[in-house]
Amino acid sequence: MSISINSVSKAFGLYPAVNNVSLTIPKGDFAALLGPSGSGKTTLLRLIAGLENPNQGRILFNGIDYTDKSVKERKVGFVFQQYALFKHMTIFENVAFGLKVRPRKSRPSKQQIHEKVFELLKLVQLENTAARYPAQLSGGQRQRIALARALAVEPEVLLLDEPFGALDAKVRQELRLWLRELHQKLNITTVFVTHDQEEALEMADTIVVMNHGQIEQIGSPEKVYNDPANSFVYSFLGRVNEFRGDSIPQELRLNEETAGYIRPHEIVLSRTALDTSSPSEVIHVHTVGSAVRVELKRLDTDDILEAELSTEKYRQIGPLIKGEMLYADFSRMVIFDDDRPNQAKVSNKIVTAL
Ligand SMILES: Nc1ncnc2c1ncn2[C@@H]1O[C@H](COP(=O)(O)OP(=O)(O)OP(=O)(O)O)[C@@H](O)[C@H]1O
Repeated sequence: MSISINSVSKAFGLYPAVNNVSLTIPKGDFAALLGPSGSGKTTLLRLIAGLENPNQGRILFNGIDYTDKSVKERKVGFVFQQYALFKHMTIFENVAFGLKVRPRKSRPSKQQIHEKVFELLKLVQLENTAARYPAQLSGGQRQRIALARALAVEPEVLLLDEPFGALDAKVRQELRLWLRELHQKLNITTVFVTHDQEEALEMADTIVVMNHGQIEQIGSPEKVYNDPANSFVYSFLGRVNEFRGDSIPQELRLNEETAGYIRPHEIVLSRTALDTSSPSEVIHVHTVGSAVRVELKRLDTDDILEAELSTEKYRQIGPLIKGEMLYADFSRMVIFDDDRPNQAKVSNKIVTAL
């Protein structure tokens, strides 16, 4: 099912948790709602599920208005942290739950439920856990069962709120790949909430970047990362160095408030000075996986900044030690015109390089 959200707002008291949001998620899409804590992601997901009613706006599934329809009528499956597995039920009973509570007319037979549950347990690769209780599973296994339970009712929309939030990094990584593959297999329109940009970039077809109850940008991972609509999106999607005042080349400066941004891997370090480079002192060097992060102090402005080199590049230039002098080139610094004060927000990057 496609989902259309038209000018939807939801306030709690006077606080607008979701503020005039419009968004279309095509059928079969895998969309991430990404934003900092309190940006309205969960509220938007709950509005789609029918767990909250909007104060304003309409929510359509396949072009049909579902705004006033109940959760049950929406054919959504959800995995929300507060709806954890039922502790006192076996895994089989947990997955069967949604089918067993159906009204008698539409309830499958015992045999059909049995077959369906085992089909789902096979899908989530946990067939041998049917007789166990949730406490006897790992966190990652529990999340897979929660997903099987959500899928049991054959939803046309799947909603996931930080599905891997409480898991350790390695399990998270495995489940991301697994869920991505599962989505490819089932092709159910899926919306998931995350505050982890890496998770969104890695998994989603479409990323919806939210801030203060509003959408800052909608686009593919490639689009939002490489062509961010504004400084918020740029800063939120990855590590960034921010400069102000004299640290920004004169020709880029719109006014006193202008901020310049550059990602650590876009800073070019060399041992010889270029016209556009600034002398910088190495403060700290550490390796992170296949990259080397170098903390530097710009000697012309005293800014502390972070550069990132591939291990190959580091081998060419390094080894670097604390106190050493290098030249850092900031030609790829960007500024955004939404940083101009007292101006309506516009979503255009206006300068990309010196
Ligand atoms: N039931 C509620 N009553 C009052 N305020 C609420 C309620 N639910 C959410 N809010 C407020 O609405 C805002 C948005 O909350 P929401 O949970 O949607 O954000 P979020 O982006 O999902 O954040 P997080 O990543 O921390 O879960 C927050 O300021 C929150 O305090």
